[in-house]
Amino acid sequence: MSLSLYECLRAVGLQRHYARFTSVGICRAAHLSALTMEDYPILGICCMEDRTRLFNLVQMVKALDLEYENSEDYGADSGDEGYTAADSSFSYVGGEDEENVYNDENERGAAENRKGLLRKKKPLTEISSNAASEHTPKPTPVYELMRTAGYNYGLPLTSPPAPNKTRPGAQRISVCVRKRPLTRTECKRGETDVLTTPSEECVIVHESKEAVDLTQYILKHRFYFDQVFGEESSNEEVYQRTAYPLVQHMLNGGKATCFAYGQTGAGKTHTMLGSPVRPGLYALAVREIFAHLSTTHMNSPLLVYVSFFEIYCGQLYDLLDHRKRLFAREDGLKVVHIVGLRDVRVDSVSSLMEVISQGTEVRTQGVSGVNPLSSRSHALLQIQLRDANQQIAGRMWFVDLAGSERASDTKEDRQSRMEGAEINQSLLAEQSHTPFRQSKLTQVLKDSFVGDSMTCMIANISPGHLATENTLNTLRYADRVKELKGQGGLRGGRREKTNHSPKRNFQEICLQTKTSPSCNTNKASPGDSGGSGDAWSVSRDGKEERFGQDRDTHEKLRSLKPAGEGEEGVRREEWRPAMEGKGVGRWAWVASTETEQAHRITGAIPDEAVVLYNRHTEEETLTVAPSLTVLWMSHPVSELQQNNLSPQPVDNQTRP
Ligand SMILES: Nc1ncnc2c1ncn2[C@@H]1O[C@H](COP(=O)(O)OP(=O)(O)OP(=O)(O)O)[C@@H](O)[C@H]1O
Repeated sequence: MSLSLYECLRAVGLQRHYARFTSVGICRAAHLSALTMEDYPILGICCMEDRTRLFNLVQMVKALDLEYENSEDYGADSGDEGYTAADSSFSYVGGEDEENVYNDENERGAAENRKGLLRKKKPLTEISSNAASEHTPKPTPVYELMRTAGYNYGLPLTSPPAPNKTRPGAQRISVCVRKRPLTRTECKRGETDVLTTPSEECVIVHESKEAVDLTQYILKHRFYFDQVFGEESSNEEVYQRTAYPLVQHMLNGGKATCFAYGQTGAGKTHTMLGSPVRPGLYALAVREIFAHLSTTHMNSPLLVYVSFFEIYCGQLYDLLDHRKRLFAREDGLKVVHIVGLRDVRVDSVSSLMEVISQGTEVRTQGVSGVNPLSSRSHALLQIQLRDANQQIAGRMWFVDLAGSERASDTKEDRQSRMEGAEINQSLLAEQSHTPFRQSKLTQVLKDSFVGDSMTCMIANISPGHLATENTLNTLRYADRVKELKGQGGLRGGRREKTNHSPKRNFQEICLQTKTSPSCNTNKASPGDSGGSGDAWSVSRDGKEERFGQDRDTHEKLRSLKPAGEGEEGVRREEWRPAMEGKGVGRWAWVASTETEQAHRITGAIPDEAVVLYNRHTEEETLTVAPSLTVLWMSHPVSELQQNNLSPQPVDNQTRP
């Protein structure tokens, strides 16, 4: 009995899908070789077990085709005579009666004449037995990606915030995350919720992954923020822990900015604007402001003004003045003014909401891949307190950013792509830790990032599994913003001064391990290791760790000098050649340094490097990126393992 599509499918236990295969034009076994994994769902092959079976089958068919092609060289293309259906190696024993399977005689003939299949060396029963071994369902393995503290090149942190941390609102920069519930449409689509919020500061993304051998596993990404709001959190609750302290700051004469960031449909507008029944931060803030003003007796009562405009494709439009084009200009003191911006005095929450709803109606909207009513612009609401002389006595910005989704999610038209580019430029123009440096958004908000201003970013995330990638991007971005907290970021891009000379030698920065009462690292240089020529060793508290690594490469790294004053440290390009041919992607670096220097160094190390640095004993950090091993470390492995920082599981986690 010769092979057919049906038999192939049946051999791997997928015969129930036969009709589906034929309905999409896959009528012969040989057609299977053209299938890719993207086709599997179309064929109704969804569960992991079936996917594995089909994958094995496709590989087998491909291999057979290959054999056939090779055989042509030997003159095998002389007809089908030599490859009869009686060729025992191709037979499928115990199959159904062929007649029941093939209604179409031509099809059968075609299948039988398929030389590649007929020249098969392995019986299909082998596939069958492979498939049988797959029968016992295995639990999906779960791995957790290790994270770091400190600057980590865009990777999120593992370490929970310090226990004595101040309340998010009391910080000058706070980064919060809000998860929304699954929408009805998502539920109908059968989407699963991939986010859990085990504590008020932690969110975990359970990313479903598929390894190269098609086994499925879950990769857990754990992130810590100043505040994490679960789906059950109300706007009121979010307000209390995000905008409320900013409003208090404003009422004391300060400047504050509250951003909502995230993928389209993640809940930014819901958070900022809300609805009549669930007022958002705008309304709650203004309610607070009026409540405060009504209870505070001043000689000259303060007045509340609002302005509302959008930044769309790099242009400013007044949402309270028929979308009049606006221009941001800097005066001689480098203060940015938005020329012609209309501000409206409001005297109650309802008048403010009326003004906002007028503005929202004219805001640029489009249909994003995710949200049919997607805001395609950044909306900036400014609330100002002014005294009777029109002097500003407090100012607050609410920024509802346009969706941060990947370009591939947006419509393919040029307009959307331009918007996407501008949005990304605005949000990610933060090279050198100077956020929003190049964009109109930066320019407009520049004033809000300097001095004693307070900033709160709310990263909105969608729970559905289809949004996992965007959700991770949002969280990684938020994580980077969080890193700015420790280095004078969001302060006009100027970093806080340290006592270190920027001209300090790179060797000094990287190779000298800081000692502390509990950490006496004696040797940090491979040259000083005292071990064999190939090993680097570091001793600490009498214990010595050796790592058989490449001294030559390290010497090259040592010879790199830090960039001069004002530059960003050793540049990435300088690392690349040094690592060339030395297994790039599997390197680690130790730096013992103050925060700023650590940032300079880690910022210069390629993404794929593993970095371990210890600013302080308690703050040993390990930055892990996929497919890496640690090259050199300053602390005993056992200790790292105790702290769950062992480099060993890295490969296991990322490549189970
Ligand atoms: N916390 C929440 N609770 C209940 N529903 C929510 C929540 N957040 C968002 N939603 C709902 O999800 C949908 C999308 O939310 P929203 O319009 O706020 O997204 P968005 O991030 O502003 O999108 P875009 O950037 O495209 O404008 C809305 O129907 C909204 O009511």
